[in-house]
Amino acid sequence: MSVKHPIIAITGSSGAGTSTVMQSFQHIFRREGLKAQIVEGDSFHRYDRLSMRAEMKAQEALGNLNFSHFGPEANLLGELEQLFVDYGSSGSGKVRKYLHDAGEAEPWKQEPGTFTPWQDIPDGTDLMFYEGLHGAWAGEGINIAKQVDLCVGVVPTINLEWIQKLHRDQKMRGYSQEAVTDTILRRMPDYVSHLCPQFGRTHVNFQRVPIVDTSNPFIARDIPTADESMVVIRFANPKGIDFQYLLSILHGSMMTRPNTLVVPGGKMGLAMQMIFTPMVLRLMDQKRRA
Ligand SMILES: Nc1ncnc2c1ncn2[C@@H]1O[C@H](COP(=O)(O)OP(=O)(O)OP(=O)(O)O)[C@@H](O)[C@H]1O
Ligand SMILES: O=C(CO)[C@H](O)[C@H](O)COP(=O)(O)O
Repeated sequence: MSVKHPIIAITGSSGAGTSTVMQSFQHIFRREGLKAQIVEGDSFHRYDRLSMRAEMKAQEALGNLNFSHFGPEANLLGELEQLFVDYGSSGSGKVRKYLHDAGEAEPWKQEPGTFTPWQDIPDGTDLMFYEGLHGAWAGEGINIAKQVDLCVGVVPTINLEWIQKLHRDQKMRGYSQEAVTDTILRRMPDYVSHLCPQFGRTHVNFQRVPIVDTSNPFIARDIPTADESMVVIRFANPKGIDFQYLLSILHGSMMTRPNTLVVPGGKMGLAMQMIFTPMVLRLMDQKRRA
């Protein structure tokens, strides 16, 4: 946690929609004239694509069939914690990108599945914004969650999450349905041990719930649309949240628990902006006064 150099983290599984949620935050940053340093969680994978495949094979030979990007062994989580500590104390640190596909790799003249070189964070950023798998991770003497000033979980119900991943990985990243299914299965133990616990450490969770039948996510032709879903928004600490105002402005919304607001899927972006703009402005106000 740092008043001078605040950190916001969006954490969620692969395909949950963290990149999509990041766009809502980028609207807030643009509108408020804030310079945010983006940190992509995938850039803290330990291995590039080919080395990861080799490591998975090596682990399989040792009897571990579940070595995955969700677990701490496949990521540089100590280094990620250190980046958060460094940024929190001085506004500096080093970042890089993981190039998922040909489109992302082309400007760097690199192969997909590789990392760009580490680069210094430029001076003068207002805040750091992390988006990835481990924004609220803690364990093995590392506590990433503790370094974050505003931590948001993005967690669709699991069938919807799988549909989103199956569609994105096949349409945009060129994987077969079988390859994505294998990845989902291999990652399951790490999902339970390393992703689920994070959502008990976040400040706010967004859970998109489909209101159409997603019983068999492996045959779903389309991702349920905004109109075919509701979003459950749960605040760890509801003190200071103006629910009356949110209910009046977000048509069709309701409270289901004292700390839980439910909004129609189409209002998710608006809800994010209504909820997070005052929180971001508060962080900036505290920064200015520090
Ligand atoms: N609210 C939403 N409504 C409809 N589709 C969505 C929504 N959120 C995400 N999606 C779709 O789900 C897919 C995965 O979303 P996204 O790329 O944001 O996931 P991610 O969590 O960033 O994944 P990764 O970490 O693996 O990159 C995309 O095709 C995206 O368009
Ligand atoms: O989305 C992911 C994690 O968030 C990817 O699965 C991960 O970044 C590795 O991707 P690939 O195996 O396609 O290189």
